[in-house]
Amino acid sequence: MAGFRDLDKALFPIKHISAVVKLFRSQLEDTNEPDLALLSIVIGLIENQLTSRSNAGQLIDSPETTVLPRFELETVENLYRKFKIVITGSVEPNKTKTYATRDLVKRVSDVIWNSLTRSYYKDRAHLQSLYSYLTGSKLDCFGVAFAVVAGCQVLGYDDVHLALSEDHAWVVFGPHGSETAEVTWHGKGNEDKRGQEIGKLDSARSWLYVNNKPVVCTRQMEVAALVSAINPSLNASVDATEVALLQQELLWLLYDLGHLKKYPMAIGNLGDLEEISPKRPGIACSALFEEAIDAARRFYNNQHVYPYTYQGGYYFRNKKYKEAFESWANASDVIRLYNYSRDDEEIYKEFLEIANEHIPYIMKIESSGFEANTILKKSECFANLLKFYDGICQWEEGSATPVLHIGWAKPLVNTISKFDADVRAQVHIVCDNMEEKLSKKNGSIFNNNNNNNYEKEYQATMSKSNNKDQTTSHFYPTIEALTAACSE
Ligand SMILES: CC1(C)CN=C(N2CCN(c3ncnc4sc(CC(F)F)cc34)CC2)S1
Repeated sequence: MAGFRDLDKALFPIKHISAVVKLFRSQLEDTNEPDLALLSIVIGLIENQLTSRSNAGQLIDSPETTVLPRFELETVENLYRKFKIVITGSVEPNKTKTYATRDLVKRVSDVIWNSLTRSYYKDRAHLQSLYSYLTGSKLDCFGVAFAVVAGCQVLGYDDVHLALSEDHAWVVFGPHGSETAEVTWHGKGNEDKRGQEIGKLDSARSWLYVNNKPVVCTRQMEVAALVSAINPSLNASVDATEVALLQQELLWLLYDLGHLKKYPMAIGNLGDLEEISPKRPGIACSALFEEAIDAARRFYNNQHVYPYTYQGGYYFRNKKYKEAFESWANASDVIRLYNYSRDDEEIYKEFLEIANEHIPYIMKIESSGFEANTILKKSECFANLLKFYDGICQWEEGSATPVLHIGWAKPLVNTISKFDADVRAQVHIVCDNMEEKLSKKNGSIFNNNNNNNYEKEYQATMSKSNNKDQTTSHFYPTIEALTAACSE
């Protein structure tokens, strides 16, 4: 471990953001073991000082001139020493340079776990760093996992690394990171599974464990995780701009050093910051969202949803609704391969917001009649909408927990009925697997004879809304049938 070297101490007292970037750069470039405890304490100290008192409104223009309150070397050294004592006081260091064992990982997790405050609001902001742990004995779910990895680094186990899904964190260890272990809790009211292997149970098919395609971090990617976890929120609606600027500068440092190449969510975080306040003329935030998607496709077999919702959210905010529909259809194309489980609430809420807030909002705007180039005339928008809904239906299929309910069907029917019949007729649905899947479930809602009552019902629904008699040359699942089939 690089440790807290004299050249790092020389940067103190820290008065500017640029000094923090220099500290991170020297830790990242000079050694292959950047000191996770040191960097987490420094970042946590800055974040907590700048978001705890009313600091809003300070003029922020550049890393060099933005004045930070002085951060004294002594404060950091005392906390750093305290962490070392907490860890080495309870677990013997790895003198023989061997691989960590499950027992060792569990013991480090127990040290952190048993030293946390008995009960506190776990979802509060600013509970992710070792500063929070050492000064307030509070950590969030991610913070516990990070602290365990930092603790194992202090003990000299360089094989223990952070593994990240889109809503959970655990550790890998042993030869080639072949072993996995839970070290923290997940969600509310769930018994923690600390010490157990990952994804052996039914959770194997849940989005929470991303089909065993987590981001397995190097030490430098663990630094990227702590930087991504920086939370600039002063309160629900205001950010401390100097904290956001510091996070953006550090993410660019990590990006330039190549440490974000396999970390889609960190690239997405940088894209969100760049949309608000671009710092790099050559790289548009839209290019960053595409890069995150490419990384998820290349390194994680396209099993991650968030890269598409980062991109969809960007298009939505910038009124590029046709493109947003495509991103959201791609997100749905990922989730359909999973089985919905009770641990997947976060992504459920994401899809619910898209289906029942964002899409209805877009429909309202687009059907206000003032949109010359309305998406209601574009068949590929209709196609992507169907793909979006179909993915959610397939997500539900085979799951123990239902996804859809009437609250989904109303906005869904309302949305689809806004497209003109001639636009809908241009969409060719190839029911390669859907037909037999659906017919397997509850009698075919597709059949090739024309007395298909679903078909008549569908036509009736559609013709009522469009007052045009149309002859469709294709069969569609009626929305009720689709919803019924999905809610099996
Ligand atoms: C498109 C979105 C709704 C925007 N922000 C999103 N985030 C997803 C989660 N975020 C993350 N960003 C970097 N790394 C990680 S690791 C992790 C799981 C946790 F348990 F460790 C979450 C996460 C950042 C914010 S997804």
